[in-house]
Amino acid sequence: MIAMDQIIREGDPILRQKTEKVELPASEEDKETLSEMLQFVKNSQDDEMVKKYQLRPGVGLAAPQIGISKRMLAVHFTDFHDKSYSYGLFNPKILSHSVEKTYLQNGEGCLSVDRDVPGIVPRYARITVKATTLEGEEVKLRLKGYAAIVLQHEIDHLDGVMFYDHINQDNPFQPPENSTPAE
Ligand SMILES: Cc1nc(NNC(=O)[C@H](CC2CCCC2)CN(O)CO)c(F)c(N2CCN3CCOC[C@@H]3C2)n1
Ligand code: NI
Repeated sequence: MIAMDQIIREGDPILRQKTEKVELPASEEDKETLSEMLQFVKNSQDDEMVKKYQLRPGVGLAAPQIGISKRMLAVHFTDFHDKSYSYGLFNPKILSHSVEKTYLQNGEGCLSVDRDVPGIVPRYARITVKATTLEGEEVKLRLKGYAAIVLQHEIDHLDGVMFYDHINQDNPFQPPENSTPAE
């Protein structure tokens, strides 16, 4: 079971590395790892588990955050329109994105960042992601709003990008051009 002491914190160079693609079909080892990542995210949303293992709540986790420099991520969340997403994804790739941007009004946090970094994190409002799921099926996900934000945060980790890299240093709370908040 993945616990907080296994989460790599900022400062570790692995968080700034570009990850390697996963050989498909995925090995049993990579499938086991991705399954544990998904279970960690689910556990982090369960009050009992949070209390028992002092977990920080999360809606996603990327492999570099547990010290594995591979292109795989797990997400588990319900968006503002009550649409639920629960995926382990291998080799996710953003095929296209909108010009319009969106953002979480309260900014973003990261399980690998043990400090508050205030500010708006501009994200594409709509993205199309191609990936292979934990179950081995190729999917094309058309995401918008909150779901688009979560996937962009996780895919950034696979390219060594942290959420605060996107914050406008001159005016962190200035909404980006051509953007609307994710409601
Ligand atoms: C938005 C949010 N971010 C939480 N934390 N940060 C994370 O998930 C980081 C990834 C998210 C940061 C912004 C976009 C992606 C983890 N990251 O570093 C992985 O790369 C939350 F915990 C959270 N929710 C709301 C839903 N709630 C349902 C019930 O259970 C608790 C849960 C809490 N929403
Ligand atoms: Ni993160």
